Amino acid sequence: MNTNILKQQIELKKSMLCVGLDVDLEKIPKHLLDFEDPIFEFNKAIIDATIKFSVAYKPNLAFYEAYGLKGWLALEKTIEYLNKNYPEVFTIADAKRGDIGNTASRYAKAFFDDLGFDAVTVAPYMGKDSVEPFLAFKNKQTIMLGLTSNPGAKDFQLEKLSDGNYLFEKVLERSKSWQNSHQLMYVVGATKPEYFKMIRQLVPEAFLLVPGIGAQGGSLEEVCEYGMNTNFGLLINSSRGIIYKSNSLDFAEAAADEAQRLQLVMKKYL
Ligand SMILES: O=c1ccn([C@@H]2O[C@H](COP(=O)(O)O)[C@@H](O)[C@H]2O)c(=O)[nH]1
Repeated sequence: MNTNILKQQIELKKSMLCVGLDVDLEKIPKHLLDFEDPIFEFNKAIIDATIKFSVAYKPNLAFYEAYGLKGWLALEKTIEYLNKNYPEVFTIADAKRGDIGNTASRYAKAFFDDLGFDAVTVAPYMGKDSVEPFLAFKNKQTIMLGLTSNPGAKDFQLEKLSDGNYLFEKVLERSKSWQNSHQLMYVVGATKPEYFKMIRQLVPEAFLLVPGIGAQGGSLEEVCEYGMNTNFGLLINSSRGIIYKSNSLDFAEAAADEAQRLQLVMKKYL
């Protein structure tokens, strides 16, 4: 999918919400464990309940890989379900891949061609040749880690270089010269709102995927205030805050209520 459809969806739904599908069998309602594929049943119910308020879904691969083959099959069924029933929705494989070019091109094929995701997250530490194989796929987006939401972001990303810039600034700046860089988006944590202005100067046109509201304590209002651009420019993720709002029979309804609450805040800025 190109970003035009995403922009139309944001305008239509008055939402920049991305629902994170980070499924943990210990946290989902117990009655779902009786199904043959509880992960998929959970995802399907969450997707159907939140679709009115959300423009994107982001399964984090760790939560599927942790269950081996069963987890991978549930991931396949989830992306198939999204692509078949809601083709207008933007899908992100949060895989944070990064490897030599030859290997990176296999990752890109797996997520874009075989699974059919619209976007995949990548770690830029191995440089240009580890990211460009993803960018070679037309109509697909590559979401590069920019300034992450976790405390450890300060260990490398916020290291000051001799020219006075932060390492993450250099990474973002450099990435703009890569082939098909117009297909790049960037991960920026909601927990670091003070850097949004700087990031917007570096990548004014790009979409930012912003995790860190809800469970990690970032402010949705601050993200909207400082992170938007003239094309909206934001996908704001919440995973645990939505999908585990309730772990009883009403879990999907509770997720929808929380998604709507977030959407109503976003609507004020759209
Ligand atoms: O900087 C980053 C990059 C990725 N994530 C991922 O986003 C979600 C956040 O989940 P919450 O439950 O809403 O906290 C999760 O999949 C992370 O791995 C991030 O949090 N920060």
